[in-house]
Amino acid sequence: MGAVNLGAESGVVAVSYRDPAAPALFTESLRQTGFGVIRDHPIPQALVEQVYAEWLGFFDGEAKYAYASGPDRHDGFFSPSVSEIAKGNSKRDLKEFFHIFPWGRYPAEVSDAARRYYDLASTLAGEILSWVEAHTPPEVSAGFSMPLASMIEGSPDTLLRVLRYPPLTGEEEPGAVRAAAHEDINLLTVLPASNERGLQLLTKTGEWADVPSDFGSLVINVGDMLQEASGGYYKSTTHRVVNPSGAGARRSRVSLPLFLQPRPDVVLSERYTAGSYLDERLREIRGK
Ligand SMILES: O=C(O)CCC(=O)C(=O)O
Ligand SMILES: [Fe+2]
Repeated sequence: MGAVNLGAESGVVAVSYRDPAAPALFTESLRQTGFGVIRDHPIPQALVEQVYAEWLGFFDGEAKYAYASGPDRHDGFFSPSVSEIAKGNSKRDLKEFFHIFPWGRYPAEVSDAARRYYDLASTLAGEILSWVEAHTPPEVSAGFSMPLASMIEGSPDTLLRVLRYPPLTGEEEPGAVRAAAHEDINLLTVLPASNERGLQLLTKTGEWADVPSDFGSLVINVGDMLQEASGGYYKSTTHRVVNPSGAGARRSRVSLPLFLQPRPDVVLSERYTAGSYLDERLREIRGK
């Protein structure tokens, strides 16, 4: 892992959804840094903020425990005590979250806003995958078993994770962080800028840099499955969420990554289908 240099530039480019050059500029940013940022996109910010506010209330209450996930139950609520241990890490992340699948449980205590967000973000994700495909060299895209956007159509595995990082109490285990360095497993991740800072990526030169996340923009990053399907042309980029200091430490951070997972039967490469790839990776990261 690289030296911690918080002054490093991420190199991530923010594009306006309305710019005709957006598909090309965005895809170049993904290729160079593993991340891209989209402004002026069609997902209403009011909807994102409604989800943040309602779910903060949900996480603050007790009702969440009725939706507990289990070893063979990947929808529902994951408390901090069963939270993920990033691959190669020893401490649990300081976070709790709820996994929303199209087929899964959904709390009665919140409105359908997160479901509406899921649908809007999935539709936009299909468009973003088409941007990426259109700007991928033909010798690379020739290896895709089908158009990237088709891989996620109707997928039961695309997952919206509503994440809450609680305020820090000072009682945390030494070395535990909000989200330890990791890569995402899926094709792409679509993430509205959080209400609080903290998201960082590891640059090609091995330095940590803040991901530009102006409130209202969408952050998109490459996951392992796109790396696998593109034969390494796109790189799944390591990222993390650092602990805040000062006043920020007393505030919760909410975030809403949509992990675009192909249908399980989709062929990713000669070695893997999306299903076999996901199984292998989940075995590595499930809380031990
Ligand atoms: O909360 C964030 O900003 C990022 C979360 C993340 O990287 C993840 O859940 O995989
Ligand atoms: Fe991630």
